[in-house]
Amino acid sequence: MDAPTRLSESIEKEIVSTSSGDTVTLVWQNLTISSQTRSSWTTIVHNVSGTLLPGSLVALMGPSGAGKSTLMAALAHRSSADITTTGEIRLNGNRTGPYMYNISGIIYQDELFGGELTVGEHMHLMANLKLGPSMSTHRKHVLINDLLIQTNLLQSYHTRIGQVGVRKTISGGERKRLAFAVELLSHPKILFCDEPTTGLDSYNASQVVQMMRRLTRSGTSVMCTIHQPSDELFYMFDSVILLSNGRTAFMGRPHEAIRFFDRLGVVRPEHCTTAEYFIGCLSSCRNTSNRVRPESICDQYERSDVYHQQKLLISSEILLSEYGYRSSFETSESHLRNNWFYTLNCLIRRNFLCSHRNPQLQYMKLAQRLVIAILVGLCFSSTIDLSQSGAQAVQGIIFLIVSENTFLPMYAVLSVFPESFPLFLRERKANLYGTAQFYIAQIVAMLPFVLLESTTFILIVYYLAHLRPTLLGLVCTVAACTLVMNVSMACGCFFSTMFSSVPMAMSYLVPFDYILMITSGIFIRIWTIPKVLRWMPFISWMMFASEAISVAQWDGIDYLDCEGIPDRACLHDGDDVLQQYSFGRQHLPLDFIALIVQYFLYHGLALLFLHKRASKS
Ligand SMILES: Nc1ncnc2c1ncn2[C@@H]1O[C@H](COP(=O)(O)OP(=O)(O)OP(=O)(O)O)[C@@H](O)[C@H]1O
Repeated sequence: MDAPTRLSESIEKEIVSTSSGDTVTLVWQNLTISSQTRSSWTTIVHNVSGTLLPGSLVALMGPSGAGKSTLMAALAHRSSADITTTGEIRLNGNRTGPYMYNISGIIYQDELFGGELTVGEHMHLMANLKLGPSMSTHRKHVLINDLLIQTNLLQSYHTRIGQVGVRKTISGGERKRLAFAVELLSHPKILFCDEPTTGLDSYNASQVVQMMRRLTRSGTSVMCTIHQPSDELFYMFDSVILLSNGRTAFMGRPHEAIRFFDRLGVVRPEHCTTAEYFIGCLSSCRNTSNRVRPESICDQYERSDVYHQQKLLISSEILLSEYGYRSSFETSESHLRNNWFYTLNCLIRRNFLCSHRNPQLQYMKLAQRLVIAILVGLCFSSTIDLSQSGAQAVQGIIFLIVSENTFLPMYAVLSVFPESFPLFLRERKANLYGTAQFYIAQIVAMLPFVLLESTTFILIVYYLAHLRPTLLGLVCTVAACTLVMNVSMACGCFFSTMFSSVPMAMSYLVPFDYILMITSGIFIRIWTIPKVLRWMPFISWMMFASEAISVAQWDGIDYLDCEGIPDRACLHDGDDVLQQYSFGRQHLPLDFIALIVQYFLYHGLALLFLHKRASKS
């Protein structure tokens, strides 16, 4: 078959009609996509070419594992870090780059939302993140209302989104439509949708395809992967791309596809839809009854007229854009993100909303702390006095206070980052915010409750146990406890960002607990630790906190009762008690400085690990 040397009339018309205005044309040529594992490369998509014309609705179809999602992610410039692409992808002649986040939207197969928010709150948050402060609140409100009407979601404005499998509130169809509404906020010129109809009944699936069809009328191009649509839906697409084992088996109009397959001599089974017929032909395992193997279909496509027309179309598009017939747009990365603090503020508000929506858990934690505080306080209420056993009781309660403010908060935050990582990764990839904004917003949102918890706990224990009734004693103890709780949370965040799952983080945190306890200063004198392990106290805040609180309790106490105890074994005053534990009152400022340094150190490391993990994903 000779290759055509000029474009068919219909394609020429298409090019002319789209060669002006604020539209975009996406072309990809000789595209090969590979993934890198530890030792080898696997090619997922082999040397494919194609076009996505303005205002067209394109279906990307093929058997499972054919490479549809991989190809779509590459076209949308959203491939994961282990994916390498060779070949060309051009948008109006420009090589694609991070600017694609501004120009295109993507709807993933599994939508991720902050499930505690309502539909309206989620839309407002995303409008703020995507559109920034330059658009007025009123205009955003009008736009959101308009989009919710278009996606038939206005009645769900105040309904909580919920989480699939946890507390589902809006339906699967509504979740898909919400994902559409969010992407439409920024008027994308191209919308990529990964299996938008999967899991929906035929009515909802049809609604989604109709919605995509309506979108194309305003010039937006839509490409979606779709599994076995009904014939009614299939013919709603302008063009279909069929993939088989990473190769293009066909690209063109639906009726051309039927003609192409019929000419191959494939037997079409009765009672099967057109899409089922194609997928059956392209599945290696399912087309044994047919004479034509999937590889042969791809070979025949590459020799077909339709293929050569496509190749000409791609070359013409590249030429048109090079001669300036395609509108240009902002491709620099500098203009992609909003004001740093504005975005941070949006994220903090989202986190506050989410945590306040579920106050039961917070109240439970507070109640648990109150019970422990009352129990500890009452147990020690008649033990603290200026005697030898009183000194032992004070050091005992200091250990309990420090431990209580260490282990609970440290373990409580372990799940924070593994749980929020998928949503963070997706929103970060969409360039809505950076790692630091996300991390800081998480910490700030936790802060008020943490402060309330630690202060309430220490005040109750302090009062009930009759610890030293001086302002310095109280202030130092409250300040040290608050810092301990914050450092513990920072360390928990560090472990939480270092590992991808809570059990993994937990298995490394347990041995770390022993370092904390051994170096707390209560069980062993620090200077007796072997030289090779002398670094241990420097990563343990329990020692610094115990020393600070001990100094606050014993500084200036010049008498302790030694009745019935040999003079050598007796602690005569506060200094003796401090010496007994190798503590020194001159260390007090250093203790606080060390706690503050550790706070920033653990948070800094956590941020670094989170950034590294996100960049690698
Ligand atoms: N990052 C990756 N690393 C390694 N292999 C990958 C990666 N992404 C995809 N693959 C592999 O590439 C192949 C194609 O995957 P892809 O998700 O693109 O298929 P698909 O056609 O969208 O399938 P489905 O219809 O089932 O979603 C699969 O075998 C998959 O395991």
